[in-house]
Amino acid sequence: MPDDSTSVSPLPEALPIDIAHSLFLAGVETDLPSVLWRLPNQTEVQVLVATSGSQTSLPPLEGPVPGFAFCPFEVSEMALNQFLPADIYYCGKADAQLQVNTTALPERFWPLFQEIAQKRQLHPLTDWPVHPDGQTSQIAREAFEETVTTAVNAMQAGCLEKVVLSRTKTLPLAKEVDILQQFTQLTQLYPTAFISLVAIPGVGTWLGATPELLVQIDKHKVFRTVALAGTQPLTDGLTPADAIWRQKEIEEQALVQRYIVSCFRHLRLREYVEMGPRTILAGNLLHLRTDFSAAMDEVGFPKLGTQMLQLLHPTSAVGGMPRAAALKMISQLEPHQRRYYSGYLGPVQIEGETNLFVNLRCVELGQDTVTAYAGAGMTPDSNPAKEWLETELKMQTVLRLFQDSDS
Ligand SMILES: C=C(O[C@H]1C=CC=C(C(=O)O)[C@@H]1O)C(=O)O
Repeated sequence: MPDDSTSVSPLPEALPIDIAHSLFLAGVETDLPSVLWRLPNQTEVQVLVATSGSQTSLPPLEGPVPGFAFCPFEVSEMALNQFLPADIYYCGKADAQLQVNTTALPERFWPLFQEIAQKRQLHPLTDWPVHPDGQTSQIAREAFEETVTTAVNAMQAGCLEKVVLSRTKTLPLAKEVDILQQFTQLTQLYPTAFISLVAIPGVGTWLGATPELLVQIDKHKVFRTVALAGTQPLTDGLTPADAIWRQKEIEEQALVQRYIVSCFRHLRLREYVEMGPRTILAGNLLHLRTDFSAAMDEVGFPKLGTQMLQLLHPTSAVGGMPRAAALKMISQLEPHQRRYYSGYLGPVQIEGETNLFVNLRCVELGQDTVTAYAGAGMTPDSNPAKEWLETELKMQTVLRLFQDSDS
């Protein structure tokens, strides 16, 4: 955080996790953009409330402005980039201080926060921001499989190599649903995922558990990204080390890998480290992942994170190859707007690090509905029924929590 703007507020006697939840709840209830997140392989839940509202352009990822980015698959009037400045930030661990970089707060905010925190129990939210256009459209199984066939035919005719087609599924939301409880369950179920709950007035509320890193800049200024693709369910008795991959998935992931290498080449950067691919576990699914890294100062690219973000998004893990043809096919074949699904999100220069993830395995909340989004990489060898099943399995990552509480 910048030194000149940080002040510290007294905290109520409450557990760090309850303080984090209470700040988030007080933010949402006073109509402020608010976000809760948990980084992969960490235990602390972090929270940010943007009292100055959200901005539609991102600052450089290398600093100095701290905040949280929430960006769509494709920027449009109905889905703009969102950057939430870290006006209030708290990292939910013992001895952490509450960082308040603002005096412009609704009068109700601190009393409400104190009241919620002192109750030391979850205070269910009954109202959260929803997208102004309401629920996005759904596609029936038959129609989805037809779009896969159309895409496969185009690829077999040589029009493109890969396209990621997605779909949505909407369920009614049980009246007594407690979104913070769902967030907590995701943190417990998926320790290696990036877990997030983003609520922005006029934009919507999204909950997710994504396995895909897009851009990381760590405290030592090391840039990292990954090529993640290829999916198979983790079946009984199988470990990631035993997984056998078909040619289709190997090629699908190799395309993403080559795409990342082409971005480094575009910048004329040769001194990066590439490791993989290896099999990783994401919930109940296995994927192939190649890790890339580069020490930004050593390779002479102090702004590598910002430069690579511009080149990478949308990667062929969510778009396809060649990119322009794939994006055109997505807009022709998908009946829904992706909004923030397959966009990216995460903290920027928080505690000296930037961690952006692709917004996958996520749901968007309506007032009384929950909509899951998921896609699958199509290649000339895709089988429509299998691709439907793959999107179903991906949706279950988060949707299973809502189905349990609904039944
Ligand atoms: C597009 C999604 O996943 C991507 C990431 C990993 C594996 C993928 C695949 O096997 O198709 C996708 O490229 C999604 O989860 O909606």
